[in-house]
Amino acid sequence: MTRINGVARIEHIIRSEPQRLLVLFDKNKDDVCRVVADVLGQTFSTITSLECASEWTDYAVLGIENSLVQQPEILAQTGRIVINTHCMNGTDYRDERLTEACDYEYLYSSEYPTRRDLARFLGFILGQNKCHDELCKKTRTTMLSTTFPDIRAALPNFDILSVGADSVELRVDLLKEQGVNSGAIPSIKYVGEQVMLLRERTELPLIFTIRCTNENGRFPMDNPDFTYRYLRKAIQWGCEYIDVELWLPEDIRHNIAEMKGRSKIISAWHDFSGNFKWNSNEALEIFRAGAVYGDIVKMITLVDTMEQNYELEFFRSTIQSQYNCPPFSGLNMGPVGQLSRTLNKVFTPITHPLLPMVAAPGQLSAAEINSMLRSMGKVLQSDLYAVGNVHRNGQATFFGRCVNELSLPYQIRSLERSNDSSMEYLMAQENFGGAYINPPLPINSSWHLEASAAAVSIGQIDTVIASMTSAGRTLLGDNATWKGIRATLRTECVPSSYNGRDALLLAHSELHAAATIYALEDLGIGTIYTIGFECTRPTKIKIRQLGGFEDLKRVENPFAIISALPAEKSFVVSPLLKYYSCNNTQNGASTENRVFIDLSNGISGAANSVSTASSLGWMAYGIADVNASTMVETLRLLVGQNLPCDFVRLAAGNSLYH
Ligand SMILES: O=C1C[C@@](O)(C(=O)O)C[C@@H](O)[C@@H]1O
Repeated sequence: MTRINGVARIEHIIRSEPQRLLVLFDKNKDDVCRVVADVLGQTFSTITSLECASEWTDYAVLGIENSLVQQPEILAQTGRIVINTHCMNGTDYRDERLTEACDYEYLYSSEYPTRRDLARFLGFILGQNKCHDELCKKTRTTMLSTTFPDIRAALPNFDILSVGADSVELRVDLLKEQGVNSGAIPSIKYVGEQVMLLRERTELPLIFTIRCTNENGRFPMDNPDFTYRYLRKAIQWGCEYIDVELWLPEDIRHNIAEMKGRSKIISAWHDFSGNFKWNSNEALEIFRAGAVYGDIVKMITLVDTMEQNYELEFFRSTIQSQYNCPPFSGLNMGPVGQLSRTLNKVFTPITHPLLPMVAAPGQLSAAEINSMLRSMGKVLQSDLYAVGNVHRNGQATFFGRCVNELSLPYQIRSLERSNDSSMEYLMAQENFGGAYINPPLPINSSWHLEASAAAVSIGQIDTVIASMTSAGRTLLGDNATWKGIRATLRTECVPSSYNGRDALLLAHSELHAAATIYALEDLGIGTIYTIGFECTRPTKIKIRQLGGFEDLKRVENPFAIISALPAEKSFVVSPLLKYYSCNNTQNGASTENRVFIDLSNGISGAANSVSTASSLGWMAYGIADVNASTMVETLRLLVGQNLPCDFVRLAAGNSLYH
């Protein structure tokens, strides 16, 4: 582990060695240490003096009350990643002098931090959630530019606002504190709370943006150190992206790049003069200057002629042919520039009719961009098939809703029954634009369809992706279910909490368990113990079949229990949960940081295994949770659009139980 300017960098997650944290907490808020440890799947202890920190090597998480840290400068000597935590519900104990000596600052709004929010924060700062890598793989990415003076106004509708967004921009310079003179710049304390509120409400990566007065914003330019202080805090708050304007002095941009930790830099440059030329040497120089520290380079100008759009497109193609990276986001502002907003593919800013104002002239919503792409013939109208029980259970209707909401160029068609020949017939149609298949179809030789590694290993295809390439249309059979299961497993735990641990998997057959095995393998689980089936497929992990309940002693404390049994058999799970809960308590271990998933459809009532598990302290999820995450993954694969999981829950309703 190396530290640069106080922010820890862990180059690799060493699977067997947990990352070590020192958590500073407010008076009477030591519980935060337990939640941090739970999310990491590790043990914790609290200490009363920093001097003895080195003696507690067995604990991955150490906690100390922040008032006990007399000499902040020795925090760096503990060899741990230091996170100062503050509860915003009560006395505000924030002390900038102390936080300055910490790597990160984590703010939470309720009595206890939620595991979900902490899992996201820790997963990111520890380098386990690599959202930038994932976004770089997408053909098009968008960012929702929020323009609220107080983000609280947006929160109740956030799922609707962010449909189709891949990231969300917090325009810090547009924030306004209540009761303070209206021209005042928001304080760091206020901005910290706004970041916290936004992060607690959305899974999307946050882009922390400060626009100066010259670039359509409100931040002053006479004291760059002032802006620097906010950017430094954004890194401490674990914002995924920090927008750094190119006018800032070189030493400031250099320092930010040095200390950025896991955050990525968007180098930003705007021109409002109306005289900028995309075909000038200056344009190339600006790109090169931005590329020095930028993980993304953004250049935006105000235009009034169509030719300037053509010049930008020529510039874009030149840049793309000459530089593999960083990705380039180039736009023209103003009504004429809207064409460039549809052609740009990297973090295209989007607005929404419910926002108080657009962040820049000419901004479009995600639906408007999709409509324009369709009318320009950039994306072709095609048929998206929902295959299987999808009509009866409402899933076809759900797909229709999503497509309408985003103005996507698809006609939803459904097919009740499917077999190899009907699928082959569909796929041969000229207008075939992809398919969602429920229940999934087994991969077998009569399918003339290339399949992803995941689909081959799992043996099932639930999604057929159609893409247009220069060589024509290509089709790929894929599996979204395993990704939905993995997302559920990661809801309240960082990925490394599964490393080397045991899981128990119940199913009637290997086929029903295959997607779960693939997901657990991806998370680096140690051994999977199976009940009810034998795993015959080759895997990189250990899989052991248990003979019966007497064999349970062989698995001491499984970190995860997953049941893929049918609903009518899921009653066998409750005694098992009780057995392990009892067993754990006897051994002094807690069930609080263990995960349970029931994949059976339609379970309800008193014998519901999910409520049993949750009442016993497990993090428990049912089929609706897994299906919501799977739908999100399916839509990403099929139509390349990102929908918030909560929007999917809302729009999919009861169909999530099938
Ligand atoms: O840089 C940009 C792009 C933007 O200026 C636009 O033109 O949409 C809007 C800003 O909020 C954002 O930071």
